[in-house]
Amino acid sequence: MGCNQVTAARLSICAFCFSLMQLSLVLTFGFEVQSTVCLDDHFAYLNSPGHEMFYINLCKVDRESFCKALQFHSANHCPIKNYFGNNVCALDLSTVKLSSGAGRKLLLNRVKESAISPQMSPHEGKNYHQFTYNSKIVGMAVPGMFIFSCLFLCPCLYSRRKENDESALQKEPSMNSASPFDTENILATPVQRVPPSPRYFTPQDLSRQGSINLNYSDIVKATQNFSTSLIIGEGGFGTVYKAQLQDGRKVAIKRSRKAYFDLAEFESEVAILSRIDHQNLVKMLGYVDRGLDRIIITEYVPNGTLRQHLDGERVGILNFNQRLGIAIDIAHGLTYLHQYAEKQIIHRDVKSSNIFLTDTMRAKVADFGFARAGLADDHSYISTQVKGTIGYVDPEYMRTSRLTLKSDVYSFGIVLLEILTGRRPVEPKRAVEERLLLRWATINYHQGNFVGLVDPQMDQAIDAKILKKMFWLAIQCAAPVRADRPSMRDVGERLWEIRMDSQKPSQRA
Ligand SMILES: Nc1ncnc2c1ncn2[C@@H]1O[C@H](COP(=O)(O)OP(=O)(O)OP(=O)(O)O)[C@@H](O)[C@H]1O
Repeated sequence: MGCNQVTAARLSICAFCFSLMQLSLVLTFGFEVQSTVCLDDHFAYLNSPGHEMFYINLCKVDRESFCKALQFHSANHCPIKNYFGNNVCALDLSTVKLSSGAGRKLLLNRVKESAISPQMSPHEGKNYHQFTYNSKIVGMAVPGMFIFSCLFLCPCLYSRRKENDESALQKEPSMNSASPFDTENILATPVQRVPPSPRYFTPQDLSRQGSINLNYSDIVKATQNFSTSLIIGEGGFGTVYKAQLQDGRKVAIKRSRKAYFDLAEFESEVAILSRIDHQNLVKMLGYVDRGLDRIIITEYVPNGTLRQHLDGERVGILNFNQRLGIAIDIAHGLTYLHQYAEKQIIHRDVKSSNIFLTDTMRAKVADFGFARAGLADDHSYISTQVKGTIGYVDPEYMRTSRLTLKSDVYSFGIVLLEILTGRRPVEPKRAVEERLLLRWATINYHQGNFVGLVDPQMDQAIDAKILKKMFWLAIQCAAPVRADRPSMRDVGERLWEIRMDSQKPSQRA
């Protein structure tokens, strides 16, 4: 436990300590101090003329990171209300960036970690002992006493940060596990399996038909020297080109500059992609790591993303059967990752813009940049940084930093709501009660207004009983507590049943 991670009990002690300090700072220096708690994060803002300081869980951060974290909590249902959100960050849901493209991914803890003030000592990001405001304050006896006593009283100030949160693989406490840490599995995470700096890579262990072995010059040729005319997309980590190989096959080539692509993420994506082979998951065909470039070659999926279709950016509006089929495909892809891949894999970034569609409207889950592998069973979790996209991140994962298979189920629930309503998870321009898709859908569901939730573009009469089942499934998937969420396998089966029901003559529109 450290700056980024505090338990609820400790959080309240931290808040208490902060109140003591607040009192002393106000009395002694005339500091304006505001603090609040959102989920497991304690936010504090200190202001004296010409001096502003921002703290998250007692770690000093810069304004941008502070505001990003506030925005994140605000977008994920934690009411910031009249706290510093409005006056310090000009916080308003309408300012939360949620449009497609780069910038939507949220690396909450990374933000926090990278935001440790440069004026702090190298140890400050790790130990609460470094909790000092500035040199003026240190010499002052009265607040110093308060702070000093807090340092001793507050258990959270003593807790050292976990050596390596990313790799700590633990069992749920409820599993009565004799060995909470499984080092075998830690070592089996994808990063360890990737050969160091390979030039060429073919997933030979899969002996997958059609895997290719390209070198850098083949890629330069196929992309016409990375011609801008072949660009089909820009992601948070690089540019994607459509290319045709000499044998006529069309592929997508994702080129990232090393400076922008985290090595661990690249290796994770490659290692995970190389192990999977399922019709509802985008296939990796090879990769090249050369000079400043990291390049992943995947199958080309020709018909855009689910989000583009829901936004009406593609020809034709998806009908109900197509939407149901897409939901089933996604459920199958995720079930494979969760249950049938060599190691259980959590995707961690399931969202409508990561679902690609084929010409026949079959869905494929893409973008494994944040995926994690190595879970021992359905009940285990990985303690790791919170990563994902605003609006899709499992609130329990956000609160505890514990990633489980059910984190993907939550994101899938949000995607299912998108499929049914056409709306995005957060739409800042709507009336307040409609801004958060999950809340709006849940309220309407409980009022029995299923039909009113359906995407108006669909212009199709759908049996209310079928709609009720689908919305209920989506709401269950996005339950706040992971124990209440079904497994992806159950979700797939229930969607199949719904499809069977919808095809019965009496249910047809
Ligand atoms: N295999 C593919 N087939 C067809 N189009 C693709 C493929 N891969 C990527 N694209 C296109 O390129 C765009 C960018 O993809 P990429 O996975 O790099 O980023 P992203 O998922 O949109 O963003 P981020 O990585 O920030 O989440 C996609 O939205 C899609 O339009």
